[in-house]
Amino acid sequence: METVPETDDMVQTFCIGQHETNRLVPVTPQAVQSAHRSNYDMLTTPITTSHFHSQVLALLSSHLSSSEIPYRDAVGTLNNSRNTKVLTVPPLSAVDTTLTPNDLISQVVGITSSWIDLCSPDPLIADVSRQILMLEVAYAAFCGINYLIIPGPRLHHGGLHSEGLMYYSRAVQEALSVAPYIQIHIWLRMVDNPEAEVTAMGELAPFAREDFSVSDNDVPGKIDLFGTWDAWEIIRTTCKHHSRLFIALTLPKHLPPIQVQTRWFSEPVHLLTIEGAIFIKNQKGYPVLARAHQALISRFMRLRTPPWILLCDVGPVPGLDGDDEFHPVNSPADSSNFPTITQAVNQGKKHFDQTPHLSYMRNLQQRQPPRTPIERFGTGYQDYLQAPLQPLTVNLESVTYEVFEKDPIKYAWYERAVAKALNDWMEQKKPTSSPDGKVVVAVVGAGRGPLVTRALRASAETGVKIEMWAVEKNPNAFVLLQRHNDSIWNGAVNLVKSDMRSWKGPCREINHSQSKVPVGETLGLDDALLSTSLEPNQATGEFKHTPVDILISELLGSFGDNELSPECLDGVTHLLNPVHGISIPSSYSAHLTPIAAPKLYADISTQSISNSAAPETPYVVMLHAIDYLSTTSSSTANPATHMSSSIGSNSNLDCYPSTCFRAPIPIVHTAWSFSHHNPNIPIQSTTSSTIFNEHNTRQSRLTFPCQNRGMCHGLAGYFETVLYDDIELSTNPVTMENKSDGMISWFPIYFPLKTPLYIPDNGEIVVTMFRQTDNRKVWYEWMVEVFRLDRTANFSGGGISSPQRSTTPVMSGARVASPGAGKTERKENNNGYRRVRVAISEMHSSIKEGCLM
Ligand SMILES: C[S@@+](CC[C@H](N)C(=O)[O-])C[C@H]1O[C@@H](n2cnc3c(N)ncnc32)[C@H](O)[C@@H]1O
Repeated sequence: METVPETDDMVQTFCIGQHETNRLVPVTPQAVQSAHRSNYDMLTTPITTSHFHSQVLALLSSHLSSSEIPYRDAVGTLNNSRNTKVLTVPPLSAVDTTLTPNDLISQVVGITSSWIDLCSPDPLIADVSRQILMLEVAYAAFCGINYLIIPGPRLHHGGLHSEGLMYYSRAVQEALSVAPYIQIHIWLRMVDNPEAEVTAMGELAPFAREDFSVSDNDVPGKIDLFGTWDAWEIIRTTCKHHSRLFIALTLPKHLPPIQVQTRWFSEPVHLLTIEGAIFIKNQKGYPVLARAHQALISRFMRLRTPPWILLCDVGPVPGLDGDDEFHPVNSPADSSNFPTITQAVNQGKKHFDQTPHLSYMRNLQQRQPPRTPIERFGTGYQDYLQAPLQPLTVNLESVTYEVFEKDPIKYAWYERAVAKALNDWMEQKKPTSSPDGKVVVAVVGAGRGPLVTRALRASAETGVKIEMWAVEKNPNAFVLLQRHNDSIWNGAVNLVKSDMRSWKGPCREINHSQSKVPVGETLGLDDALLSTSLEPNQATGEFKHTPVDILISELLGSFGDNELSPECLDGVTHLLNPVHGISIPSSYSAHLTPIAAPKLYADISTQSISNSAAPETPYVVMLHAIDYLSTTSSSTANPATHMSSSIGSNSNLDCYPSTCFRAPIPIVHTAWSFSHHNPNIPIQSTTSSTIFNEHNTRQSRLTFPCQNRGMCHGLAGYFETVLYDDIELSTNPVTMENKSDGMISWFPIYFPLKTPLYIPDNGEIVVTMFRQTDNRKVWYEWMVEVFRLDRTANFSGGGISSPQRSTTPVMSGARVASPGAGKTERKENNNGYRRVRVAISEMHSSIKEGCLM
């Protein structure tokens, strides 16, 4: 059971800027004001002028013409002191830039020159480019620019691919240190398409000397869906997940497969750039976006930090570029009723929308679906790491219970479960444990009593009379139970202040058969006190403890058993009616799937500077900016199911056609389960304080196929529980919608990896997970192995075209446990694929897990 605060709904305003590839007029404060009047929030500006560009080109040309042709020295290197003549780019002068510090500079986004080539395989070009970048970054920082966009790396140079990426990454790292307050955005395409890397006039790339760009492999590059993501991964790794490093992502005209889109959702995309050319025309001739683009934008806008939008080359800002007249549009919200072109022409210039793309985006903003209750509930908590609760050892505060009690599903489902169990009890004519025929019901761990209220309600609904007991060890919550018994329950509840593991069960007087009232507990006496003060044959009469017919508990954590429900219920199960007793819940299971969670990784890395245990701690977290690494090929029917892993289902989205988003379904495997009652509980010693808990250890080994390459930062954990019969609760993204849609009590649990592991295309992740105990406490251990699946050369079997053949754990081939990190191990599968181990994590251990005492 975890907790989050409730927050009010918020209207998400899009922050929209305007960008021109060849901006001719300087971005002055007046220009920014014009942009504001037109309803733009910001403008981009180049840092340097075309004059500077020409100067560099002239300098470079003359340098190259006076340089020797590079030649290899005796040891075969091309880049050494004998064949490299340094070219130093001179500092900027007034004619090289139009940028000046001013009051409105905070609303200006600087763009560094796109004609440089930081990735050039020619070290001279890469170095000149680096110098230019540093000059621009330093000057932008001096002027007070807060946000910079650096055009992404050029990945293709003839037959060479990604060769200079390290130069690029190193330059970005340097830029981050040159400008200590600037947020840097790397401008990336969603996929790597070599044909999109066109070379414009004046670019430095063609200056690369042939000697450096020759490759043995001159095969033209192909579209690589994860190519730009790969480049980003290298850049941010080089920059050590720097907190000021973000992505500006270009929306392409044709969106890539959903797996590529979801990957970008998990990354720090702080700017979405939309070119005028990707707009289509509606029937009235106005620019609009295709539904797929609308859905993608809507999805991005629901992230904790929604990206800003940059409209690129959609026409000038009115009032700029010599067009001094500003003609406001009636209202952006009215823009769905765009006039036809003829109407617009007839209405004259005064009513002509000078910024139709912007009007459309403002209109799209108004049409965003309202936040669901779950989204509102979790606002501000997306990707926020919380320590799991330990209600056994720590007494919860009232406000924590209050948050639990807001769940619209959990308590209703418990009520249904109790009602069904009561009905079955009566229909099956089972004998009760109470002499007066009432079904004896106990809520153990009653908190402030919501399950007691629900059980009483279930009894009233079904007409099945119950004898109600409530056990709680939190002395503060117990005060409220007493108060509720007086004010709400009419004294109908027998209250016991005790750890359930030492409760002896309902206590009744046996000497006075006419007495129908169970004794003592309504006074709220401590059970330990009761059991000593109400011994048989005392003056008050003879007493005995009798069984419970229905035992209700809610001791579940985000991973099911992590709040020690098994251990607590073990201590009370012996009280259950041995023949007919019912435990609600009757069972629960823990579930896992590997995820990419770069934001969580960065947060935990920061925390680990002051807390070495940070990367070995499981966290409760509303997973949001994550990507499932192992998915089935089909997509969900519900557009929001991907999000629902973290924020619950989002059926509201169905009403908004523009938000159709079919996310891949994650493969989530069951790690283990617990059932109550459990016949294997050992009898605990009465003379020793040691608790025998071996029967509650678990271990499991789960295999997850991964079609696309990615980075595994950790494991997302969920639970499912069967309350009674077919009434179930689930946080598992695959089943939650069917089992308990709208439940908000639990966020997923996250088991981090200290060092993220790279997953190759056609890879497999194998997770080994333990639930351990030393009879005083319980903890988890987890490790991750990564395999590459290679098709075996001599495989002649037919029918298997992809290694994504199975979602069940693959146990074939006797893999040897942990031969050591980095050591490659090959095992043949019987289906034509060889598993090659490519990476292995260390064994992580949640050393601070729950104490049993
Ligand atoms: C997650 S809260 C649930 C409270 C309430 N039943 C509800 O659903 O809102 C778990 C409750 O169980 C209590 N609890 C945990 N372990 C217990 C134990 N061993 N004996 C008695 N109460 C326990 C905690 O103090 C807490 O009030």
